[in-house]
Amino acid sequence: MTKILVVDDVEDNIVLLTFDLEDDGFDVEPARSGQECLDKVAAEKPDMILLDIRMPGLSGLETLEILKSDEATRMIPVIMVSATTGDQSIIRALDLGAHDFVSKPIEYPVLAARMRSALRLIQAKRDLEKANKELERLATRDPLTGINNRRSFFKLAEAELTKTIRHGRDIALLMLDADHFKMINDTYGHAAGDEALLTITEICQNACRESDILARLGGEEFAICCPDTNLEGAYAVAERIRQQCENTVIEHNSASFGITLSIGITTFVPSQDKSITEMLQRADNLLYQAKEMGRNRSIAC
Ligand SMILES: Nc1nc2c(ncn2[C@@H]2O[C@H](COP(=O)(O)OP(=O)(O)OP(=O)(O)O)[C@@H](O)[C@H]2O)c(=O)[nH]1
Repeated sequence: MTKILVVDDVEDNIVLLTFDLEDDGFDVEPARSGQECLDKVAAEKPDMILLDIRMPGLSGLETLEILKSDEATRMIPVIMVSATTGDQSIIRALDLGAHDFVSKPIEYPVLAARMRSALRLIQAKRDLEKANKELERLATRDPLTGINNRRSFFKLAEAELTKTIRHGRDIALLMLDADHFKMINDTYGHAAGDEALLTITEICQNACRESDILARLGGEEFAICCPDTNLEGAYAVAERIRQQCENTVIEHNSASFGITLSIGITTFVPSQDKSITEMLQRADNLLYQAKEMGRNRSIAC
């Protein structure tokens, strides 16, 4: 039910408005002052506020200003109720962010139409925000595993590297690649291969700190950027992941199979590294060495 907060210092006005609003199916909450309005909004956000301009104590305009300056309440649509049509404070209220206004005596059908328009606008804004969030998710997440994609990894890891250099701290990079992944796909099918990628993701997530940046760079290749971590610490993370993978049996349909990882690990070398790209290249070379040496191993340098 749409919740409307009616703010007016005159009890009769509240009663009259409540009668019409409830008749229209709205859930009405009264507030007899600006302060009571702010208190009620803080306790539970209404879908809309009908705010009388002239009130003793905190005026309607002052109340509106507070509501619009707070990130948490800024989006609640406010319709101002003014004493007369020529009320100059209406201009100020609209400039402050009020959605609309009505003049007393209130013609309820006009108010109801303005409320519908405000609610439509707020719904459109919410839909747009939701769509933008979804776009952001699609642009930064790997569709299969839900972790960062390559693009997002570079963006986040570069930002972390900049911070690390500024504060003279450690940062490590792990590059992980599933061994003989083509064979898993060829033997058990592509869906089983996908299942294996999800298992690797879960193992990495469990082994990582909240501050680590985990990504699927593409295919069967993953990367982890570990801020505040030296080579020894990063090697320990890599081995934890590698051993956990080695000891995990993946079940898919009636098949069960194992998966191993080769991992290259490196830390920031100030004389060589200008960006994450150089570090990733070094980790990739170490990963290649791990493959050459027989796979299912971690090499740190
Ligand atoms: N199931 C599945 N397979 C994928 C996906 N992306 C890439 N692949 C497969 O991953 C395989 C990678 O094979 P290769 O690059 O030859 O590497 P590999 O077989 O793991 O061999 P090594 O890395 O040398 O141990 C290919 O068969 C790709 O088709 C995916 O999203 N899902």
